[in-house]
Amino acid sequence: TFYHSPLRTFYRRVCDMAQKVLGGKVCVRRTHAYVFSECTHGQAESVLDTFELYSKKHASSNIGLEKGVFLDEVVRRKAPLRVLELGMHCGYTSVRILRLLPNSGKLLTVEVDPLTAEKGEEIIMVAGFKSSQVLPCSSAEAISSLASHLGEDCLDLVVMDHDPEQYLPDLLALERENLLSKQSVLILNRVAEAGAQTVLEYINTKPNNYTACQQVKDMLEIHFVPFIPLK
Ligand SMILES: C[S@@+](CC[C@H](N)C(=O)[O-])C[C@H]1O[C@@H](n2cnc3c(N)ncnc32)[C@H](O)[C@@H]1O
Repeated sequence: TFYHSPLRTFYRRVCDMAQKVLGGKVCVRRTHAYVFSECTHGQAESVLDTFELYSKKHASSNIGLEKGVFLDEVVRRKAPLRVLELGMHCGYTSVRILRLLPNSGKLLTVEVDPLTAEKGEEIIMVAGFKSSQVLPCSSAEAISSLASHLGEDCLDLVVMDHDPEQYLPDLLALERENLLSKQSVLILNRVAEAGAQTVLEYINTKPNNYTACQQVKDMLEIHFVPFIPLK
């Protein structure tokens, strides 16, 4: 019958795609309102599922399930204690990270747009987390004030999904501020974009400092290995 046929699956996909195209531009208020009202409060998995449901029919800027699962694997493997996220948006990636952090782990997440920062922070709380700190400022401002948040600690994981043009200046600022250690892992989203490519060119010039590891879609994992000159 049509109900169970591949034709129906195809028809549904076409309808979903059409709806998504007609869904227009990414809207922070609409994303927030949908997730807030449709998810089960206090349950991180429900918050993530609700984001994914929303993304099926509306334009959205979250990293999505496939790259989300890739990031999960990195977070599980690294068990990072200090995480910096640049570009929080409505908090999808933040919630993915927070639900896998060790007990003493801490997420600092940065969002330049004040309304988005407010809405994203609310979603993080809806998911049941209080342990994150949202910095409502630009990545450059956040990095210059990070030492006051981290004390002597370095960052174990940095996730960049803000403005690809800022990736390289921000990476250089993290280096200058001595916020990376040889355990640090860097995740770059949207690596195909021109700004992100300048990071790849930069790390290629420093093979003793950085290693590009695995990639899923346009998300890349990079390991930071500080160069210790031989005496
Ligand atoms: C693609 S979205 C991030 C999506 C997020 N990773 C997720 O999965 O939900 C990019 C966000 O970065 C923010 N942004 C852009 N430039 C920024 C900057 N220089 N500093 C901090 N946030 C920035 C934008 O306002 C936007 O909310």
